[in-house]
Amino acid sequence: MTVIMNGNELSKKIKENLRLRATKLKEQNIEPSLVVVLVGEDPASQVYVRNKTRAAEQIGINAIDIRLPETTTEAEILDLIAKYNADETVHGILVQLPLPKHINEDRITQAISPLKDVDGFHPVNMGHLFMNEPLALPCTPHGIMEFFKEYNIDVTGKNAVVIGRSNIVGRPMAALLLNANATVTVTHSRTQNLKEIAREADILVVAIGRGEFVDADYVKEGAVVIDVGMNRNAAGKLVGDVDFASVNGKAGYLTPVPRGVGPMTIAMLMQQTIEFAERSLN
Ligand SMILES: Nc1nc2c(c(=O)[nH]1)N[C@@H](CN(C=O)c1ccc(C(=O)N[C@@H](CCC(=O)O)C(=O)O)cc1)CN2
Repeated sequence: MTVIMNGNELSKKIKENLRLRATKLKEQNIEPSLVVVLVGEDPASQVYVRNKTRAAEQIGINAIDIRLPETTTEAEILDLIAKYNADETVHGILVQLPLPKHINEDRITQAISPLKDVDGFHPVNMGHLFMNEPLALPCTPHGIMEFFKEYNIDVTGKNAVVIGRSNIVGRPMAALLLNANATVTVTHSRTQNLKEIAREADILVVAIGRGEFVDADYVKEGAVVIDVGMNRNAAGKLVGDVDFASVNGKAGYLTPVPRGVGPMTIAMLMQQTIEFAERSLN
């Protein structure tokens, strides 16, 4: 039997706790505040940003929702970031990715103060993660580690395979698993014998960006399978990188898409915003 890990339920529980922490902050005259910047009209990004501002509202975080046209220049975004870096009433800043092609994502990510980088993407925060002294973590891998906690999955000594090496998911996921004493293999589009490597995994994290790519042949009986994918199939249905129907029944644990990793990404963003606001008390 496969346990389906419910990201909606877990994220709800986390957000309820965050609401109490936000209330406590307000009692101490701190209004947790998060700047969310969306550049352009990407429909998926619009959904994610709407989910973020909605979650912030539910918790009692003041979301400053900034929508900019596709034609916005890099300099304009850098000016905006500089303004909010200097604003003491703002605790978190994020710029939704991907950005339009004419904007350098690395320059934007690096312009956000590491102390307001609620996405955990700044190289300073990546460095803290790799030193196992984290300040803010990339939200998707952070949310996946919360799943392990919730479902009592001890990764110590386990064979963990990460498919994908992006800065947002694959690399930080590998670091988090390593920090938690797993034996980690990172694979990617040029990996040879991917199926054979994946089949050895006790924990398989799939972030390859190809709809329903991983089927039961890639999965060891009883493995924990985490699906980070977010794709539309030919019928327009939202599907993950894992073929859910094929893997369900073989995996021990499996995250669905939707209602798996996605809501946890948002919950971790909210958590890090509250944590930064709490730090401002000291
Ligand atoms: N600045 C950032 N940009 C991006 C990040 C990020 O962490 N920070 N991650 C991804 C997208 N992402 C967060 O922004 C994200 C993706 C999906 C979901 C989510 O809740 N998905 C729902 C389904 C939504 C739908 O109906 O389409 C689910 O899985 O249930 C939240 C956040 C890239 N960019």
